[in-house]
Amino acid sequence: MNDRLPHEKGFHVSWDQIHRDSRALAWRLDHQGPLEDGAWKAVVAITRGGMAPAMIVSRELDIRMVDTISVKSYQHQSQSEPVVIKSPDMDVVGDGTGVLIVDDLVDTGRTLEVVRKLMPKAHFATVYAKPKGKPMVNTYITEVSQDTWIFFPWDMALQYVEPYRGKD
Ligand SMILES: O=P(O)(O)OC[C@H]1O[C@H](OP(=O)(O)OP(=O)(O)O)[C@H](O)[C@@H]1O
Ligand code: HPA
Ligand SMILES: [Mg+2]
Repeated sequence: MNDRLPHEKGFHVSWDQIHRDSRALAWRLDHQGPLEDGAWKAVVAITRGGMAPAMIVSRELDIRMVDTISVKSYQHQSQSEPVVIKSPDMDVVGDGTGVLIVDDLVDTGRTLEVVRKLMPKAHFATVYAKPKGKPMVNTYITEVSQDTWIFFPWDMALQYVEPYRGKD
């Protein structure tokens, strides 16, 4: 029986881990684009969580054309209707052909659904994926269960932890 709340089943990701996993994502995407030699035209990071993986992917694949899209949907751990509050340069991204959309994770898939409406031909890549959102993503690295909350290094800090066998 698992009666823990989603955020209590945590998958804690360090900077080192997100760096390795984002590099693995870049490796998977290399030579898969529709341009000459399998190149990609541009990277669009979904802010804010997609920015760190997008920086690593664009560095590995030598993509200099990097833009952002901002979709707001979560307030802490509760979800509301997603809205685009900042779009990329549509003259550059067009219908999304040759564009890599990068995010840290897909959970329900609602964020990617909104972005896909804007750029239907883009390739969607996330570092982590939960089962519900998987159909929305073209490439991902690691799957975690739906009831797992992923904690990213930018939301955490090193702190003291009581030993299993305390003073009393
Ligand atoms: O698949 P979904 O259920 O839509 O959830 C995934 C999205 O939720 C988180 O972003 P959030 O909206 O919390 O904003 P942030 O990136 O600024 O933290 C995460 O970074 C994804 O973008
Ligand atoms: O598991 C998660 N972790 C961090 N942010 C999120 N946004 C949706 N799901 C998650
Ligand atoms: Mg996000």
